[in-house]
Amino acid sequence: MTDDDPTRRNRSTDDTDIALRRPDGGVVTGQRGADPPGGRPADAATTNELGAGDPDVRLEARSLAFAYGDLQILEDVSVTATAGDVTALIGPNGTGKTTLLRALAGIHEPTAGTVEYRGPDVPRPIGYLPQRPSFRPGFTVLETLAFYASLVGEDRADAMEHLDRVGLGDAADRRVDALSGGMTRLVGIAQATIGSPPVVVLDEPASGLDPGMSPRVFEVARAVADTGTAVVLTSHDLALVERTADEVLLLDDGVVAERGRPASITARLDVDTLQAAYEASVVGALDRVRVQGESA
Ligand SMILES: Nc1ncnc2c1ncn2[C@@H]1O[C@H](COP(=O)(O)OP(=O)(O)OP(=O)(O)O)[C@@H](O)[C@H]1O
Repeated sequence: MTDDDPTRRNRSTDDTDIALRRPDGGVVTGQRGADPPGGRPADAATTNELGAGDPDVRLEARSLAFAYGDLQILEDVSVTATAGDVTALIGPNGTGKTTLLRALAGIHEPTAGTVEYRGPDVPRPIGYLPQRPSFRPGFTVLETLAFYASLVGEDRADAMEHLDRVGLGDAADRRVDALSGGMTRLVGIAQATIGSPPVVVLDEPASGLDPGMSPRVFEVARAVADTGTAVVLTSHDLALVERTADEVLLLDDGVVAERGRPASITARLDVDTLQAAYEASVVGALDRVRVQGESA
């Protein structure tokens, strides 16, 4: 493939501008750090609890519980994903964030509670980046994305746009089994947004990425949300979460310990940063992973 390949159209040299397709087919352009359209209500600390009649809610989980066999992981967790918002799940290792995301994405059947998709009827309602994305070996990055694109009526050029957006355009011809861990994650993020699903669920999208790409990935998440998509992600990078998220849920020991806008949480706890809010909220030692259940 050469640089004048038609699949490389719309390649941007300015990484502050991110052109994206909305779930309804229109195109918008986002900018580094831009506020969501229309801004946010002054006090939306409990937005996620008030989603019942909100037409912008795309995904609503009510009173979820989940257990792996006898091992209870989540208890009475409610979360809404709202169009235009980045909702971030934070919390200690092993507290159930991935489990919750998988329930939201329809991969895990909750043991109690409901998950309701309330978005438009589209071929791909929910895009999902797993914590450890992997792709079938033997194909190039572009071939892989083009395959996923073909499933939802998009073409190779669209696949290339998704790839360019995550900064991986130059790896289009690289085999997926010859990518670094970080590059594989970026392909996974591109894959999750194919078809412009109304809900995009990203499990640790910035994990393992270099200090230049981590903020970029959060900018992509912000830009995707600004198209009217409901983005739900997990991350341990609390500075990036604080900068990017509209709504934060702090999961601790399988229950929601804090929820609200980052500024609402820090104000409520009378601290300056989300990191400080985390340290004030998490019950138990911060330097040890609490392992739920019996060890094998
Ligand atoms: N397939 C499984 N079978 C049994 N237990 C599991 C399984 N998957 C995860 N767990 C357990 O469920 C708990 C929650 O795991 P989960 O991956 O959801 O946590 P997390 O908050 O995403 O952690 P991290 O931040 O480390 O990614 C952990 O105690 C984990 O050991």
